[in-house]
Amino acid sequence: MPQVDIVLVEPLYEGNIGFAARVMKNFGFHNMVLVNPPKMTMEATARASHAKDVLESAEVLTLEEVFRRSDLAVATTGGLAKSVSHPMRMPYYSPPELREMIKNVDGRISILFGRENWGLNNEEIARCDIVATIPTSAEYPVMNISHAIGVVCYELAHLPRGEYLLANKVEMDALYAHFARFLEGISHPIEKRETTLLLAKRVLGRTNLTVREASTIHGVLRRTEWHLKHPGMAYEEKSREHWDEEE
Ligand SMILES: C[S@@+](CC[C@H](N)C(=O)[O-])C[C@H]1O[C@@H](n2cnc3c(N)ncnc32)[C@H](O)[C@@H]1O
Repeated sequence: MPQVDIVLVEPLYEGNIGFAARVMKNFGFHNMVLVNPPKMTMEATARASHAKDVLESAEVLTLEEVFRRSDLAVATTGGLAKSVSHPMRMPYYSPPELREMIKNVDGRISILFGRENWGLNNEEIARCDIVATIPTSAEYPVMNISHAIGVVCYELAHLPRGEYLLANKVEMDALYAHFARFLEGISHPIEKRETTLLLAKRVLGRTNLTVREASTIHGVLRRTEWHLKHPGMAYEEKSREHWDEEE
């Protein structure tokens, strides 16, 4: 079963943090991560009620630390209408679709919830592998953060034991860096490179690559690069490096 971390990014109100802890525990989730939280007093504890333990064991991390240790990062947003026209054009998944996507994987999945006043910014969303949104009424789509956490936790409760170990963020970043070098190597038009790279990240990010699959893609890129440099020659096994060991 993957480890699911509920990450509150710069929450403003301690009451919401307390309610979030409570609803997490209602559905069996205990790993709360807080990025730059406000000072907490008795209010958060009162709102957490019998989930004080979730609150007390919450980790305080930077967003960088969250990304670095995650195997998969999921951004949540209620601002679907606003973001759909953004050039990133990331597809959005509902909580049941998210469950389908992650139900067979193992590793650490961080689900990010944004600030009460303006959510997650575009850069934070772009760094995530998957974007999830809860389909709500168009009349008033944005939910209270703790309610949104409740819906996501309800949907992801009792995930089965994951079979596949995901490539982690460090491994995926190495793959994206390799893809960037590859684009350079094939003289991909410089003005299109950033968008192509972003597109590759979006596609590879949401496919939940396993360690072995990421390694195989490295191997294919490496072979192609080698053949471009040495046309007509057989691939030299000794040029293989760490990344395609498992190919
Ligand atoms: C009060 S909302 C932020 C509102 C902000 N004005 C915006 O447009 O993003 C706080 C957080 O709750 C979560 N949230 C609210 N409504 C949601 C929805 N319909 N689907 C998924 N997450 C939602 C998101 O993580 C959001 O960043």
